[in-house]
Order: sequence, then structure tokens, then C-alpha cells
Amino acid sequence: MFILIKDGEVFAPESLGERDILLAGRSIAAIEDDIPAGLNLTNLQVISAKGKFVIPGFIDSHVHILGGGGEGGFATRTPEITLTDITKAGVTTVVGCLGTDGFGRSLISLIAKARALEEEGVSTYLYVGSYQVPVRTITGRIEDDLMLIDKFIGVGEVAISDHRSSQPTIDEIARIAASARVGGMLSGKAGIVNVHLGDGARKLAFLEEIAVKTEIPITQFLPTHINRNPNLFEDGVEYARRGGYVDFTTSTTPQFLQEGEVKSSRGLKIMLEHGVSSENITFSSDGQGSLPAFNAKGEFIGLDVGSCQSLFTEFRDAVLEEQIDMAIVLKVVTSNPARILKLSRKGGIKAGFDADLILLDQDTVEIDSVIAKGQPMILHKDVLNKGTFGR
Ligand SMILES: CC(C)C[C@H](NC(=O)C[C@H](N)C(=O)O)C(=O)O
Ligand SMILES: [Zn+2]
Ligand SMILES: [Zn+2]
Repeated sequence: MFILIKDGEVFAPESLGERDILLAGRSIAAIEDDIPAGLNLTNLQVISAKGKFVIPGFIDSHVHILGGGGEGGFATRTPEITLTDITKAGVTTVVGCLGTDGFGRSLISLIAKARALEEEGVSTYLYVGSYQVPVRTITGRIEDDLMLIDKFIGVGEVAISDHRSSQPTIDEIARIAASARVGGMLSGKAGIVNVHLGDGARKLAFLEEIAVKTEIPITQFLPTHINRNPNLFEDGVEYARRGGYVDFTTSTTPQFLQEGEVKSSRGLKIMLEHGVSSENITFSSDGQGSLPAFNAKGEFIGLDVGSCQSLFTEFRDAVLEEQIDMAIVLKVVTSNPARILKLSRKGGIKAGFDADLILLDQDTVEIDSVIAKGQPMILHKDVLNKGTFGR
């Protein structure tokens, strides 16, 4: 199957200007300024991208594909994701994880769900573990899981500075990072540790201390939810300026924003203004994860459900509201996660890369169509670009 995407304005994420793109099967075959539509190729489909931006499919590096939640009891378990939840947001690659509930949800089910989504057309990877320490594994050892199970690219989301964590010691976190690092090395994977940061006062202290006191590089960690409160966000700016990676959670609620959560598009602008390298920042959605609220006494008040749609919403707001150059904003949802998570052939529009693309309407910056592994994704137009709050 060949697809020729003609006359689009291409961001790879860097701007390539107007280019034609030839897809062959699941790969990008060629990117040139003029590929004749009359190519004598059998079953060639020509798609006009006139008036469209053509950008890499988004990589969502933190999605509860199996559902999550449960912080308010069984009835608050959140639903598992559907393919359309992912593709309507322009997401073509997801990294799945377990969260608070590493007991009622299993890694085997997580692997099964990841394989299901892969068969349905998107690309999936996983973190081994959940909030809890010791880290839950399939084989009993992080290194063995990374070496034996292709979908596992790292460990997470391991919780620190949170009343729902296992209250791990700094040594336990260092040892998890050491195992992830060596397991990753031996299997050619990132071996990244996706760290859940809660609202606790210790914030990033463990990670900062490990980077200073041990041989583990700070880039072994991808701390997420960095924007969840202004106090943590402020430390996150400093942490990122010193070379650490930081991940913004794009799912939010009006209440969280009122209580001081930093809107991801705004947080990106602030970090760039403070001299943080755009290479060190990622966005992820926490899709299908719970967004629970607790009162000052730690009592559960209620919860919302995260959505992949928020990843697109915050990308669009960063471009339109924060007026950040699109090529820069694209990095945080394409080439940065691809590089940090060592996802080869992902996160860019380059010959030989997977054919994961989004066609955006240039006037509205809304999604026109999504192609994943060379297959056009059927988007149910009526739900397209409708976020959790119907935005
Ligand atoms: C960043 C905040 C707003 C949401 C965040 N979500 C998770 O960590 C996932 C959730 N606990 C689950 O297991 O489904 C949180 O709970 O702190
Ligand atoms: Zn989390
Ligand atoms: Zn999460």
C-alpha cells in the first residue's frame, strides 16, 4: 500500500516547508519537494494536504491504557482506553502504565491491552511496575522483565512525595534506577524510571540527591506531574535547568487550575523563558488515569478521569494562546519522548521512520486526519477534538 501526501506544510518537527511525503506500508519512504502524483505504483492513494500542516503523530508517554483510579473505592476505578480515545487526539504511540491500583490490575492484563491496541493500529510500549515499591514485575526482577518482555521500556509510574506511595526510601529508588539502567542497557532500551510526583513536601529531593550521591545520571528519571502545584513546578524549573527531564501532565480540571496547578501550555512558556532547554521537556496526558481530589485531612473528595485529548488541547493552546513556535511545541510530544524513551523510528518525519502522521487544518489548527503505521485512522468526526469538558 502506497500513500502520497501532496503539498502539505511539513514539520518534522523542525519546519521543512512545503514537501510531498511518500509512505510505503508502515514506513515513510521519501520526503521531497515534488513527488509526481502520476507515480506508476500499484494501489497508490494520493492525499492532498493543501492548506494543511503535516506533523509527526504524537507520543503520549504516560497513559493508563487499562484504566486506573480506585482511590475512592471500587466504584471509582476508571475505564480502560479505546482506540478512538487515542487517535482522535493525534496520538499514534502510547506508553502504558499502572498507577495507585497495582493490586486489582495486573501487568499481564496491561500487556494484553497493549498488544490489543498494537493490533488495532497504534504503537504501544509499557512501564513495568505501578506506584508501589518493591516494583511489581512479571519475572520477579526488573532486569529480567526488561530483557524478556519487548513492550517494557522502563519502570513506572513509581510514586514518591505522595500519601499514596509505599513511602520508599531513597536507597530503594536508587536501586530501582540502577536495575532499570542496567536492564535497559542489556536490552537496548531506555530503562527510564517514570516517577510519579505527588503533592508532598519532599518534591524532587530524592532524585536530586541520587544524581549527586550516586553514579546514576539524572537523565535516568522522567518525573511526571511536574505542574501539579506551583511549589513543585518552581523546583521543576530548577531541576530541568540543571539537565533533568520534566514531564507535564496535560489532563486537568477547572478545580485543579483554580487551586494552583500550572496549565501545561503556560508552564512550557514559563520554563522556556527561564532558560530550560526545550530538549528536556515532555507533555503526557495521564489519559484514563484518575485525577482524585483529597482534602487537607487526606480524605477523598472525588475524582475526574484524564484524557489523551488533553495532550492535543495543550499542544494547540501552546501554539495559539502562548504563541510558542510550533516546531518547539511539537518537540515535547514527538522527538523529545522518542529520544528520552529510545523509541527508534518514532517522533519525526524522516525517511525510514514509522508512518505516524497528523494532518492539521492550517486555519483552525484542528486535526483533519491521523495516520498510524501507514494506516489512516477512522476518526468519528462527531467526537473529534471534544475534550473531557467538551472544549
Ligand atoms: C496529576 C494528578 C492530577 C493526577 C495523578 N494521577 C495519577 O497518578 C494516576 C492515578 N492515581 C491512577 O492510578 O489512575 C494523581 O493521582 O496524583
Ligand atoms: Zn501519577
Ligand atoms: Zn498516571
